[in-house]
Amino acid sequence: MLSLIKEKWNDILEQMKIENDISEVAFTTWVKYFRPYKVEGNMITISIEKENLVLDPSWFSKKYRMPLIITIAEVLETEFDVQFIIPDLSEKNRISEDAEKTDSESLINAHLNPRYTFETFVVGKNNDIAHATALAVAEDPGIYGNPLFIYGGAGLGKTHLLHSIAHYVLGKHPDYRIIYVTSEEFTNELVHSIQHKQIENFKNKYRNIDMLLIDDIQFIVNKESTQEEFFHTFTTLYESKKQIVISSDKPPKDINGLEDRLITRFKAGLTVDVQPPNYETRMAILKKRAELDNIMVDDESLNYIATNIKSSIRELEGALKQIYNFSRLRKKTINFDLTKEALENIISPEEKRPVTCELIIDTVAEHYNISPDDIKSTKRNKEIAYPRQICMYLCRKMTADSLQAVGNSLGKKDHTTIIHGEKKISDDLKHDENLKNTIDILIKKINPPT
Ligand SMILES: Nc1ncnc2c1ncn2[C@@H]1O[C@H](COP(=O)(O)OP(=O)(O)OP(=O)(O)O)[C@@H](O)[C@H]1O
Repeated sequence: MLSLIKEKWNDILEQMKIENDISEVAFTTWVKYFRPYKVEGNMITISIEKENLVLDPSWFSKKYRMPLIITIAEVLETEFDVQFIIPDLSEKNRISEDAEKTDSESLINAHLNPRYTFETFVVGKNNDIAHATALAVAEDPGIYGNPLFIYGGAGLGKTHLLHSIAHYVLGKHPDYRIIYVTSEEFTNELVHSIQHKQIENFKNKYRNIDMLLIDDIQFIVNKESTQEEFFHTFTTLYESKKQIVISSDKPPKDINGLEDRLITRFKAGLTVDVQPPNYETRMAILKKRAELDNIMVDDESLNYIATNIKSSIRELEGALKQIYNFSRLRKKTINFDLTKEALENIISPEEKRPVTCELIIDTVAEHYNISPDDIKSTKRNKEIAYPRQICMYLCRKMTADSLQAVGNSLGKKDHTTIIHGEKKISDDLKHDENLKNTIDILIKKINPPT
């Protein structure tokens, strides 16, 4: 039986693709790697023979089991069930989780979330430029723009875009050696390799690849050895025209504690941002998520979530999971009443977060990687004095507080200091495009758009 299945296998995959409208990207990224491995009774075991990628068989099962069962029945006129296995997965996992990572290549291409692809990424005004640029970079790695720097607030899709680029490139070039890593993991690995005298392995691993995607670069601030090593990794890859993609919560120039030579190099490529989504995009994201997870949910409930959760897509998805879980436990279908009850602790619709000087100070401090106490202090160095003046400007613009009240919030500053700070930023805004951009971002962080 196995040989018959093998003989018909390409027809089966092609037919499944057509009947189920499977996109070319999904087909070349995943489906073409499906191979019939063995047949026992009516169970066909399918091995996903894609090198160097750690994936979850249950994801494939959810997405492709039914279409395959139906197509196999159509082509072979016999009913089979199917299950997926990933060869060597256990071996790879064991190595990657092993504290003694001696095989430095074992992590190549690991950690990619199969759900984070361009196909599942919903495009709206908030992220269209980031999406189009990421796709163009994935089409022409190392050529279109290098490095690509993606920044934006928490849970707005940066990691999703990084993984999408990797999947897309691997779909076209399965032999490419791609590393996706967070800057924290990069740091930990570096420390580990120094401790275990394996620094050469570390260098070889990161400098002999086709593409490096490094997430949340802001975590390497003030870590000198990591920055030093990253700089050399960056330069080696860049000079051999290998694509580097970086994500961060803020634009390069705002990352305090990052060496100038890195900032300059980041700025030399393409920089794009992801913003919080507007209502329509939030609805589209929720609908897509519900469809992918097979959750039946009415529009009124989706509208309730999209109207009340605005700043993070992760939170939008969390709300959907919460109502799904609630409906399963209660054994009820999802409707508006159930949704409201399920989200009682997450959403309090009447309360819009009030904009206060404290909130502004916290947000600005977080943005510049300094502490709120620094802002309220009398320190005069530029890294602190300038964000403090931004606070003065924003407190005057976004709250109704008097000069004296703003001064008090900022550590008992005199009202003339506040007037001076506000004016300085207003004047700078007239000619400084970067500052304008930063102020826009801060305003959105403080008061996410509806
Ligand atoms: N445009 C989008 N379309 C569909 N899903 C999205 C989109 N943007 C984000 N998501 C989803 O929202 C969740 C959070 O996204 P992601 O982890 O990429 O955010 P992030 O910007 O990297 O956050 P952080 O800065 O906290 O790491 C993920 O499940 C992701 O799939």
